[in-house]
Amino acid sequence: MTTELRVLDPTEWDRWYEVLELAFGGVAEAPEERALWRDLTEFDRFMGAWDGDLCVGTAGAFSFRLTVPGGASVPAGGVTMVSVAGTHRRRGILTSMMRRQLDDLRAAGESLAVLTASEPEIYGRFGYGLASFAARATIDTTRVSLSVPEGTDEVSLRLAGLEESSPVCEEVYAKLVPSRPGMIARLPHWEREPLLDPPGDREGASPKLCVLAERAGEVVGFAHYAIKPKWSSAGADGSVAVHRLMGLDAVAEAALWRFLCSVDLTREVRIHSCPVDDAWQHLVSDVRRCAPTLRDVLHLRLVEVGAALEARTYQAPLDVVFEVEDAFCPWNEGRWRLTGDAKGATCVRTADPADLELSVRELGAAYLGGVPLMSLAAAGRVRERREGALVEASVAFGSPVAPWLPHGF
Ligand SMILES: CC(=O)SCCNC(=O)CCNC(=O)[C@H](O)C(C)(C)COP(=O)(O)OP(=O)(O)OC[C@H]1O[C@@H](n2cnc3c(N)ncnc32)[C@H](O)[C@@H]1OP(=O)(O)O
Repeated sequence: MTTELRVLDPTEWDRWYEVLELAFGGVAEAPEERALWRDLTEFDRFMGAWDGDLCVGTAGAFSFRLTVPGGASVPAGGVTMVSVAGTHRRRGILTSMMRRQLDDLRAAGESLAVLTASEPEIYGRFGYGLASFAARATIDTTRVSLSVPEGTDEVSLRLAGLEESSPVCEEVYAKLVPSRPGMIARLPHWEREPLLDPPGDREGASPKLCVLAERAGEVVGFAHYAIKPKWSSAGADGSVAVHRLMGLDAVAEAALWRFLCSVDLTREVRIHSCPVDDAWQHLVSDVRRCAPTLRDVLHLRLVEVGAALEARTYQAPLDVVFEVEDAFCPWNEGRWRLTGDAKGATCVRTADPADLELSVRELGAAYLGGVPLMSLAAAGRVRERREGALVEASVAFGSPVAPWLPHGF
């Protein structure tokens, strides 16, 4: 069998998308969701694998700009809609699409590739490292109280229609994108993503609702949430599902959390995804009772090691030589000297001896500052060859704000 990889033609999209849907279990998406994915498709960056007339593989890349430590917005290929037909699996079609895609990203001058994985195990072999996490939690509001900062009463809250409030919510979102590594600036049509029905347990729940936080007439935050009423013999037993909560300052966020934790006839607040350093953990009286758990979010690959390491800044001055292994993209292999600080960095080829040995996957994991190189070294995935280099690099790669992305793609 030979398969041919080619750029997706708009006339082929429906057939192509059906292959993807089937690979994910064959459940048809809501029409508005399907329409959004079609509008988001950048045809010249999406490909199909064809066995004769039969589409047997799908993959694409969005032209994202990703916030990196230091606040720069760096071009990054957003790898998406990857699938291989069940009849053609484990014959190397995914590998051939990853090959083509990374070569294309390199040719386009994108030094980073990112993805959210259906299964984290798939992408390490192609050099992706797990770079950011999200927290989930359930606040038992019958047992846990909230202590909010001074000034919270000065924030007023207003319920608003989801669509009607979308522009102001998008303004808040856009203001927050540069402040957290791992966030992605909106491309056209992405503003429709928050309007989609939330994934997960929707049965019996209200439609998605929006509450705006305002100060002096300005919108300073919003929450998208749904209420799921429930009654037991003991009375009201409902829950609030928080799909997104974003505030421009601590007080705006606290006002939104206080509102959600006091919705009548509910006894818990389910947080679907928030940064691992999210402030609610310090507002609640008993974080253990909220049972926070972690989930992987962004998997990141350095397409061009030198350019990628120069695109971010570093928490502390560093001068370190990395010996990089990269079997899938061998142009990255070898020794690189990275010097930098909070203002900028240079990363060039060197013949000097290595201070740290690692693969491109570990560099990807550490890149956004959410995974310490020391933690990877503790797992044997980074090897120190100059004493002190590991601490130096681990501190410098850190970020004061945990990386996070509120949505998959
Ligand atoms: C960014 C995104 O879009 S994530 C979405 C990914 N897509 C899905 O999960 C949909 C369902 N799954 C699929 O469509 C397919 O099984 C794919 C795309 C995951 C794999 O496609 P294939 O063409 O079978 O992969 P391919 O044959 O190139 O496999 C390459 C290697 O990865 C391994 N591999 C492939 N899929 C998986 C997996 N799900 N888990 C672990 N290892 C895997 C293979 O065993 C093979 O290993 P080897 O090189 O040691 O032999």
